[in-house]
Amino acid sequence: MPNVSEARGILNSADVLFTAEQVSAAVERMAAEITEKLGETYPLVLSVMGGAVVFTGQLLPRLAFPLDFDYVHVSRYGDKTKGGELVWRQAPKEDVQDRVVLVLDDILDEGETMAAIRDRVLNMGAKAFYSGVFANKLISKSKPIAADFVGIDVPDRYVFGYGMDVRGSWRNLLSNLCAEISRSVPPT
Ligand SMILES: O=P(O)(O)OC[C@H]1O[C@H](OP(=O)(O)OP(=O)(O)O)[C@H](O)[C@@H]1O
Ligand SMILES: Nc1nc2[nH]cnc2c(=O)[nH]1
Repeated sequence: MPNVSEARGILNSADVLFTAEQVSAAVERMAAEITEKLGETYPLVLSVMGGAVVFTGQLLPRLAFPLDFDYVHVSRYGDKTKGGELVWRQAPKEDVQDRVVLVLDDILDEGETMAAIRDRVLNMGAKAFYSGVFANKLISKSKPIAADFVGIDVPDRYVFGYGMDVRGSWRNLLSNLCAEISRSVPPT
């Protein structure tokens, strides 16, 4: 059951990793890099629900070239802080075929989610696959995929805000963007 005081407590004990200005500058830079690389390709942009909703909403208006937009929905964390089995809630649609596809997500952590999306999109006949993530988590384990476009690198701690939840909450956090849970909160 959602609990207001618990959610406020998590936020109050969190560290702020990046300010709104830093986040905005990172998204601006990504938009320029994506425009440079994909501006003439009329890509199909797929946003990964639900975490990528804020990032996508701020990045898309900065891409001043023709594109198509759709979404996929994949989940493997739920409201936990450790990843589990990947569940497809909305798979890519047939129209990925022969398209340059750019997949946008909030965070690349272990990379399992983005790698699964890449495999599925390419198996369905996409001409090319690119990935853009707002945050790339610096972990010691090797990842099955590296993102083509990255906003910020984050340390190996559970981050939230800017579309990313903590215990299901604070996806809507925009003022102190990308805060991080206190070390005293154990992983679940
Ligand atoms: O690189 P990985 O270790 O696979 O983790 C990254 C994924 O984890 C989060 O999704 P989550 O499963 O929490 O779904 P949600 O966006 O619905 O919260 C996030 O939005 C990414 O899609
Ligand atoms: N909210 C959130 N979701 C994630 N999914 C994978 N890693 C993370 C993380 O650090 N924070």
